[in-house]
Amino acid sequence: MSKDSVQIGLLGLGTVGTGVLKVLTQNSSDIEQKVGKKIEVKKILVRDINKPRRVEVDPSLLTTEVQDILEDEDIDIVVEVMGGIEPAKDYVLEALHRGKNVVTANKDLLAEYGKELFEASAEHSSDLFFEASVAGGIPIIRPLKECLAGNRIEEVMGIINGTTNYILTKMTTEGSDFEEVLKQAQELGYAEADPTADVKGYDAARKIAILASIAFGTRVTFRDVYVEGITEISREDIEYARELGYVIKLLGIAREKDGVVEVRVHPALIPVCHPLAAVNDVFNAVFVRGDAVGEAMFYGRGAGELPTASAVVGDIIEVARDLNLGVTGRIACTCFTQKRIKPIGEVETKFYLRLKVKDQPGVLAGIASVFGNMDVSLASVIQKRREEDWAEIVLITHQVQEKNLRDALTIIRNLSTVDSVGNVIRVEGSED
Ligand SMILES: NC(=O)C1=CN([C@@H]2O[C@H](COP(=O)(O)OP(=O)(O)OC[C@H]3O[C@@H](n4cnc5c(N)ncnc54)[C@H](OP(=O)(O)O)[C@@H]3O)[C@@H](O)[C@H]2O)C=CC1
Ligand SMILES: N[C@@H](CC=O)C(=O)O
Ligand code: NA
Repeated sequence: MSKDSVQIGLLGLGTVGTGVLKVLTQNSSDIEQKVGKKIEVKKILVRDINKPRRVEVDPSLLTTEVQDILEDEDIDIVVEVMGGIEPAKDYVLEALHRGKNVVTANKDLLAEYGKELFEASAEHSSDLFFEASVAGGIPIIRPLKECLAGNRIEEVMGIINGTTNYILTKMTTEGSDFEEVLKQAQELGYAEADPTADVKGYDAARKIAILASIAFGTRVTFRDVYVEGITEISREDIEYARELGYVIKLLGIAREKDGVVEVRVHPALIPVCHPLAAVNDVFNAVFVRGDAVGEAMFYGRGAGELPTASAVVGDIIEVARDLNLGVTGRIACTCFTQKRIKPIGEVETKFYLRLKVKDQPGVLAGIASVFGNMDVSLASVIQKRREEDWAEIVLITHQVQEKNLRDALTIIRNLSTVDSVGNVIRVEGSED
């Protein structure tokens, strides 16, 4: 580290990279006071030197050669905000093996290759910080790793993808079209380079895997997470949810009980009185329940240029402070054990489902008996619209085991009196 400044190599100058440059520039004097040294961006890796940028940048800082950063011994911190797995993984590993510290926002990388990255940072006593990788600007990684370290964490759950929350909010409050709102989210810089990751739930799955790994001290990877996205959510579902006193949100849920971890991402009906029902647009919120702290909620913008940059720059400042004191690598990986991941079929929750059935005597009794035989208890049954000799019924179950519900629906789908089964959506956040 040069004696009077901390030098940064920035990989990527897109939405987040631009925000990082802006924050480091606009708050430079405050940051210098907090660190005791200047923080300077020495080199920026881009793919196209001549690409117009949304921030003023000295062209001499730009390079298309990553080795200009990785081989520069004056660069103390590599800030990876390129995204994707390759070549980001190679660049981050090489930076760590060269004894550099890394700040990254890359949840894809962490959720798939976290073990490798943390082993490399431990081998060289380097800092590897990733606050921006989950819930954007919201501090949640450091609170779990540091502030709440004295707790046995029982649950981490919430809205952890800004793009889908923005889409669902606009569909619910304005009746907007899915594709149109997704385009808006992309234009606002919320969505991933491939927005399928957002709308299919993969982004939220990577994030809940990271949170679960830290919270429960066990390695949870993206592949361990049961995932459903929001592409099947219809206007009818949103309307029925509203009539029943719910809103639909995409939730990430991670729980640990008796050494078994439950981890899933899916749309859910949330009671309108629940705090998460009021988390709208690009905002995220994460509930944490620990045996000492009880319930804590973390709220803020989960995506966007400056909110995400806030988290990245916060990590940069933490590394700079560690460098000053010679204590990099002090916060190591916390995956001490390997706990069992509960298969989705064993998970118990409540369900909302919609059936189109023949409007004739005994149909409902027949369906109810199938559910009863499969140990699926019904909390409410509402007959909705009719058309000719068909009726639509909406059911909400009590807490039931997923496997039992799926088995019951297999039988019900084959009943001659049942025309179709609509979306099956879990119900969360309400007492039985
Ligand atoms: N956007 C957000 O709100 C948030 C994003 N993140 C994460 O931050 C990371 C960056 O996201 P974001 O800024 O939105 O993405 P962008 O696509 O806006 O920016 C990525 C930048 O990296 C550059 N890049 C990609 N590959 C290479 C390469 N091989 N060599 C050089 N440059 C490269 C791209 O260059 P080019 O301009 O040529 O395409 C682009 O400028 C991702 O991991 C994302 O998941 C995390 C939290 C929030
Ligand atoms: N695409 C992500 C960006 C932040 O992680 C989201 O929408 O939350
Ligand atoms: Na965060």
